[in-house]
Amino acid sequence: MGTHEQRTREGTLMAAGPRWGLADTDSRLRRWWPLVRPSWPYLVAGLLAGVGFAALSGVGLPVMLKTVLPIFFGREQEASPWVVAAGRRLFGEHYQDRLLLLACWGMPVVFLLRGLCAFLNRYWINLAGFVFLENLRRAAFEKLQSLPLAFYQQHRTGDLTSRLVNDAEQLRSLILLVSNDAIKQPLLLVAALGYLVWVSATERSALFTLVAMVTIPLCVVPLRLMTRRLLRRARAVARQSGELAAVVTEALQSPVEIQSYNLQELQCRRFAARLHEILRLSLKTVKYEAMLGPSVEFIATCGLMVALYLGVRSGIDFATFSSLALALYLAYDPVKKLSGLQAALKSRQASLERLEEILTARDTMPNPVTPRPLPPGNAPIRFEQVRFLYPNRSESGAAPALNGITVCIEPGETVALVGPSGAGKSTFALLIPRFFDPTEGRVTYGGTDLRELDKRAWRDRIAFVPQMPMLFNTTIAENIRLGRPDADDAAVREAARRAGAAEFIEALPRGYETVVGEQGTALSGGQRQRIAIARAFLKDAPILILDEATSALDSESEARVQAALRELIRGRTTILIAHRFSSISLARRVLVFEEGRITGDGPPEVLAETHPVYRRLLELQRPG
Ligand SMILES: Nc1ncnc2c1ncn2[C@@H]1O[C@H](COP(=O)(O)OP(=O)(O)OP(=O)(O)O)[C@@H](O)[C@H]1O
Repeated sequence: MGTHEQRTREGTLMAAGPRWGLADTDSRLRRWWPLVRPSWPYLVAGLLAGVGFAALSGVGLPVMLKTVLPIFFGREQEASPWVVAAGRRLFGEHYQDRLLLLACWGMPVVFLLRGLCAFLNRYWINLAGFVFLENLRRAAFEKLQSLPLAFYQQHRTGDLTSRLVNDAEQLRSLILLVSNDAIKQPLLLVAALGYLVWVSATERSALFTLVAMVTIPLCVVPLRLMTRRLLRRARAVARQSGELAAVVTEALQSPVEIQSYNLQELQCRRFAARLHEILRLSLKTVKYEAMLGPSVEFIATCGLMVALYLGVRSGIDFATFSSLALALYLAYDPVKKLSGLQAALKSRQASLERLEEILTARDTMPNPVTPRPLPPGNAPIRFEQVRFLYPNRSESGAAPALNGITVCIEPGETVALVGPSGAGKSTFALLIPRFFDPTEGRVTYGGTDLRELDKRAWRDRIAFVPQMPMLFNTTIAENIRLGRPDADDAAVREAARRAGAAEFIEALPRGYETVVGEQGTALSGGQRQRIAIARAFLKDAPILILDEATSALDSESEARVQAALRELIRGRTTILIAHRFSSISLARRVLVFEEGRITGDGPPEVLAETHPVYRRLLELQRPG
């Protein structure tokens, strides 16, 4: 039964959306089943407890009232003969007092059981919801972790956060909704319809009952009309919630820019505009949801009135008519409730789709099925006719970021990348750890295309020091240890010493145990860089990519960072994106980039003589 119910629910979700055809049902089910499966036993147990509760309150109590209570008030003939006989057999002729005692004990027990069922029903169904939520969030997060950089560039952080937090929560609440009505209401509908059919077959009033029953499917008309609109609005609300989260994240991440440019009011206006849009769209969804009930009631009333007219004309008696009217009403009620459920499913389908977008996002740079082994020692890195266009620029007809790059970097060599802003230096560096794959051409290591290597193993060989190193909100020691998570304290300290960071770390009151604050805000720019360099020392990888900070450090910091770098690059293949010409002294070879091409390749002193763009850049940086 469980699987069937699941299928029905999935089926409802599937049938609801214009984008999903029946052919998708199976794949959607396959996709969601592993996430639902762990919570399934709790859901079934919760539903069974719900059935127990309904039986004890809907059947147990009335039965007790009708079959036992009359005995205590001298109306034995109205009580159940079965109970009377059992009482006599057990307690003799004057059984009433003993039975009263038993009933007075029994009622609290019934209530206790009923209460226990209510508790278990609520507890297990909520547990199912939370287990599902946990699995869903974990799966979405794991998927996000595995996706390439291009995915992150196409989605805003706040929007992704909102999907993981708000949309996942929406789906959890769906479980609670579905478990309340999805089983109870269809059962009620079947029971009421069964009764109607039975009476109409035995009472010769089939005509008017059937006419009234025909109106039940008509209730589906407003349902279909409204739910289609509802889904559109729900999608827009979910999208706007993502936008809202993005505005919040951006605002909270950049207080310095906002305050220095006095952008507070602009930010507040942007936030308020999003809030207002959400309010407008949410009201529309509420409007459609709220219109469903009255529409179904209206159709039901029309049906009942037709039934009344035909019934009276055919001479039906009052008692039969009222019982049929009650049964009809009972048949409409589940239709109304199920309509509400359908509406709730629709409004959550938007969340389902937004999470599905993450869960099914294609890894555009998958690991090879059978990776080629990495060459044992350090090997040359070769770019062969590499052309690269950022995926988000491919439609705009933009010029490629790299255009026909052919170059070889020998093992142990230090190469500085120089060129005007936007010339392609960072892009060149990003292709080496395979953050992106070339659009045309290939990048090889020791002759093997990077696409044929195991991504993890390849990245283990590279230490990357970005322009603005990210520090996590934990201790300095832990931040350095990211370079090699199994490193002991002594190795962490040694790395800090070689990076020229030990001195300032030890001067802090809590030393290596100092928590650096979100994004390392508790440290200066130069200190953050030296921690990132310590990380690279600890990783001790044969290939080093250094994206030098553009912001100028004070000369003491700069000298310390330079000294640390000089030590770090020794014996490694180093690609240095040089924003400050002082660092070029670290390199024996310079590649000059212009508009995605390499226009100069040679020792810095030769280029200073022969390459006009290089010479101009050099002069721009010279003091005075
Ligand atoms: N994530 C991105 N999405 C789309 N285009 C990008 C992206 N990053 C860079 N570009 C574009 O690619 C080109 C090369 O940029 P790149 O960052 O490689 O230049 P750069 O030489 O490192 O510049 P800078 O010295 O200013 O850092 C530029 O035209 C830039 O606008």
